[in-house]
Parts: sequence; C-alpha cells; structure tokens
Amino acid sequence: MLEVQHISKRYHYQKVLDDICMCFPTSGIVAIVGPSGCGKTTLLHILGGIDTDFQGDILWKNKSVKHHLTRYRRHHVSFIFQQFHLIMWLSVKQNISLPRFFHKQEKASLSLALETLKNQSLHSLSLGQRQRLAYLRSHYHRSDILLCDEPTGSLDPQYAQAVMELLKEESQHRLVVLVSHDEKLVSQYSDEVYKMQDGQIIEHICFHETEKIERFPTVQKKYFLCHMRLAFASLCSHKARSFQLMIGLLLSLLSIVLALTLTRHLEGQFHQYIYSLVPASGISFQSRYQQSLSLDLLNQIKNQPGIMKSEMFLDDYECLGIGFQSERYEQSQTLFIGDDTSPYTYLSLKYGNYPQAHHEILLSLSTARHLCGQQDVASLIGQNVYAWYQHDWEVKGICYKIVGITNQTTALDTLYQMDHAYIYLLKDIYQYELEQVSSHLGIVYVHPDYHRDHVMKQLKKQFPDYEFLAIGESTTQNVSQVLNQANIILLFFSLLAILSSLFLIGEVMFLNVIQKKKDLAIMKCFGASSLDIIKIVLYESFQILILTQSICMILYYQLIHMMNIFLQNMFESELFSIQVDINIIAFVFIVSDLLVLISQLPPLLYILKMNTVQALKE
Ligand SMILES: Nc1ncnc2c1ncn2[C@@H]1O[C@H](COP(=O)(O)OP(=O)(O)OP(=O)(O)O)[C@@H](O)[C@H]1O
Repeated sequence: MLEVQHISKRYHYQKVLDDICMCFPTSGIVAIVGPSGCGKTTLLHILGGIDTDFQGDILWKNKSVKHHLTRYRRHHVSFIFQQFHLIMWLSVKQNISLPRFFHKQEKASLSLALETLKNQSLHSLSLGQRQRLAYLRSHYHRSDILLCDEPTGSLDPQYAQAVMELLKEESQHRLVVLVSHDEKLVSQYSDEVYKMQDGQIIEHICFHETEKIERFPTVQKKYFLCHMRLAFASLCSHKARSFQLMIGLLLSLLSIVLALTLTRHLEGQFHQYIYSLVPASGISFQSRYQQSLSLDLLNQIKNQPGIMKSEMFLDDYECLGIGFQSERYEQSQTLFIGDDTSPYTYLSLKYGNYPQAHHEILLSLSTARHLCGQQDVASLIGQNVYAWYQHDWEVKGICYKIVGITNQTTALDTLYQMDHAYIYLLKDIYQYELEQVSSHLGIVYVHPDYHRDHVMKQLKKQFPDYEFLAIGESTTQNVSQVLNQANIILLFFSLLAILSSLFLIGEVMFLNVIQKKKDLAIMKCFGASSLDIIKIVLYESFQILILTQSICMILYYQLIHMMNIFLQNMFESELFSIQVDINIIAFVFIVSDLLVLISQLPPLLYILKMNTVQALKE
C-alpha cells in the first residue's frame, strides 16, 4: 500500500537521504535501523507527510500523494515521537485524546497504568510516563500507518516490553514503522528490517511474510466544539496576557459605544432643548424699511389663517424677572424670566385656570417649583407676584396674580399671559400712549395643525413690506453643524482607539502563534489540517472578543443608567436623558468582529507557511 520511490533530501550541502526506495506491507512491524545521524528520523518525517521538502515520490495505494501530503497525513498516519511532543498547556487527558479533536474516533481504553496519570499535571510526569502517554495518544487515531521514533527509548525494560507487545498487536491491523536502536527488541518483534547508513538503504531483511489486509480510512468528522475547547485551553494558558488584552479592548469598545450614544442622543436632546427655548412654531417679522410695528398690524396678522397668536417686543423695555418682593426690585430675590410670549391655549393645566384679565398669569410647572422653593406649588394659585421691567434705567414692577400652573417643564422660567397684556400694563405704569409704542420685532405662532412653511409663504404674500423668518432654524442648523463636527472628531478618536487595540490583538495572536508553533505542529501530526489550526487561532481571538463584548454590554447599560441619574440631578429635569442604543452596540460589535478578522491575517499567513518539521524541532 505504501511505497516510496527515489527519495532524496538535502540540508544545504549535506545529502541526508540518497535515492531511497521502499515498499511497505499493509500490516506488520517494519523496523528502520542504523547509526545515529544516518537519516532515519528524516525518512520517518517524509513517510509521515510532515516533511514536504524532498525529491522523489510517495505512493499510497499506487497513487502519488506528493501533492496531497496533508490529506494523506491526516487520514492515514499517526506518530509516536522520540521527544514525545506533548502539549504542555493541555491536560494529560486532552493530550492523550488530541487526535479526537480532529477525527471521529472510538474512545480507546486507557492502559499502561495511565488511568492513574490522567488527573496528574503534565509537568509532574516522568520521562517514561510521558512516553507511555505519547503511545496512548497515537492509539487514539486508528490510522493505517503508525510511525514510531524510538517508542521505547525512555522506558524501563518492563514497560518497553509492554509497549512492544501492544505495537505487535497494533501491527495486526496496521502498518507500524519503527525506528529503534534496541537490536534485541527489533529482532524480537519486527517482520521486516531496513538497515540504513549515510542516507542509504544498505540491507533489507524480511523475517515474516505479513498478511495484506485491505483497510479503509476511518470516517472522519471535525467538531466545532473541539476547536473551541482547544482555543479556550490556549487562551487559559496565558491568562495574564489575555486579561490585559481584554482590558485594552474593553476600554476602546466602551469608549466608542458611549461616544456614539452620547453624540447621537444628545444631538436630539439639544434640538429639543433649543425648541423649548425657541418654539418651532414661531415666525419672527420686522419691517423691510425699519418702520415700527403697530398693534393694528399685529391684529391683522393674527387674523390670518393658521395663526394662533401674535406679539411684539417693545424696543426699550426689558423684563428682569418675577418675585414676591413688592417694594423694590432686588436681583437676588427675583427669578429671571425668559421673554416667552408663546400661546398657552394648548397647554394643559395642572392647577388653576387660564388667564381672563391682563394682570392674570400662568406659570410653567418648573417656574412654579423654582418660585415656591420647598412649598407646595398649588399654594401659589391666587398669590400675587411682581414682574419687574426696566425702561430708561427706571425699574418698575407690575403686580400679577397667579391663576394657573401648566404641566410644562420649560428650559427657561416662563410665564404666560393674555395677548399684549404686558403692553397695556406697562402703558399704565410708564404712562405712555399706545401710538408712541416703538417695536421693531414681532412674533407670530402657527397653529399646530398648520405647516409653518406654508403659513410663512402666505404671510410673505399678504405682507410684502415685512420680512418673515422661521425662529430657531438657523440656531438649530448651527447647533447641528457644531454637533456634527464634534461627532466626526469623537468618531475619529474612538476609531483610532479601537484600531490600535485590534492591532494589538493581531500582534498578540501573532506572538502567540510563534510561541506555540511547536504545539500547532504537533496538532498537525495528529490530524489537524492548516484550516483546523487557523480555526483554533481565530476562535481564540473571538473568544477574547466575545467575552470582552459581553462585559462591555453590561458596563454600557450600567454607565448609561448612572449618567442619566447624574444628568437628571444636574439639570433637574428629564429633558436630558440618554437611551441605550442597541443599533450602535450592534454596529460597533460587527465592525470590531470584522476588524479582528482582518487583524488575524498575519498569524494566519504564518500558519499557512509554517514548516512543521522545523517547528517540531524547536
Ligand atoms: N533541520 C536540519 N538542518 C540541518 N541538518 C539537519 C536538520 N535535521 C537533521 N539534520 C541532519 O540530518 C542528518 C540526519 O538526521 P536524522 O535526525 O534524520 O538522523 P537519525 O538517523 O534519526 O539520528 P538519531 O538516531 O540520532 O535520531 C543529521 O546529520 C542531522 O544533523
């Protein structure tokens, strides 16, 4: 079944194998003997398909396998190495069953007193125990060919005999190729012997005709979970490094999800905040020719379809705020009030009624709370407050009666009153005629059922001498622009952070592969293909990533919750609250998965190019 034709091998200028031709039986023990350095191990590596750099050909069932050595090795060969080649970061049990991670095999019974060893640490095993372990591992893959390099070298005579007995039994069902210096054991157990010297076969002795049994390769199946388990064992073998890597990755993932969530949500909240300062239904107007506005004009505009309220701001009068102080204005006792004239018709009332007279006012709920301090807000109903106005350095107060409190929380403290009420009240205390009122800026509010742009178009048509502008639009645009720029900068830095930590993962995995290349080569000798190795390395990275992403998710939820509590305490309002954004998490996690995949290219390329024989010798 197995045949090698004209095999030659050079190491630089040294010819190690010189035109070797051999034909092996299907079963039985074939020994290769010769002095040290004659090329036995090199020949064994070529027979096993782990050394691919040679001249000549290998035939399996009369077909050349020179170009399919990986498949040939995985399906038909297993090894017992002179240096045992155990993987120190796997347990005794995992080492013995290594082939089962890559092949579907029946579970072999533990013999050779290994039952007692399986719970021991690998480091505590003696040389003999390790060799027995190496034997048992080869037993787990019932391959067609078992290649043994000095399988009894480290065993005492009693165990050496036991191993040879087992190999003899094995050789009933498969071909056992044995390299040994023990002439007694070789002559006692071998069916054929090849003698080598200086890289050549100098003698072939056949003791017994071996029976040719036709064997078929075992059914092979790869398990996702097996790769996962090996990846996890590898991850645990360098806990401190994995932990550091996870911390770095966690910080960058967390910073990017938080940065994106904050910018995305706060942008919406800023817009809401701006709208609460400058209502989205407002249109400001002024004369194109700098003429003063009149109450007549205001009433005309108010009668246009879609207009809820019109108001004008007096040029030289400024509202300073409200307070309970009736004698004189004192800044410390006065609550600053925004120039809000917005209509109250559609605001829902928490307490009291809508104003029926000029000196009656409504307060927004937040304003009422600020004004009454510790007291119950309902107690404000019916109370008098003084609104202080300034004109020509003269401050005068108007007495208002609080008749109601709305449900509104407003960004600026706000009072609502009847149309033009303050103009009539100021007229009385400052003693001016309505005709003398000077105002250059007016404002109209559009009914919620109407579209502001349409109403503005109509107004422009009806009042061509006046200029109409949607309130807050340019502010909103400016804020959007600033927020967008901040977004881009934040994104850029977060991306840098994530890229550097992913680069770190790539680098760490690359070092990991270099450090473990011997172990990976051992896996290759026991049935792992390059793809299996690649999967193990990839799964290890993804285990780190998924673990980190899970922690990141938990911390993200907690941090958002804490931030909301902080923002609510700071602004004393629920206006600023950040929502957990699953889309952002999904987006960041998918991008990081892709980047991890890309960062794994260098280690994966290294695995593909790895020289198994060289790696085994390290
Ligand atoms: N990677 C290598 N680079 C250069 N020379 C090598 C390399 N590996 C083996 N050799 C040389 O090839 C020759 C054959 O080595 P090999 O290990 O096959 O001998 P061997 O017969 O198995 O020896 P032993 O019985 O002592 O194990 C030796 O001279 C060795 O120095």
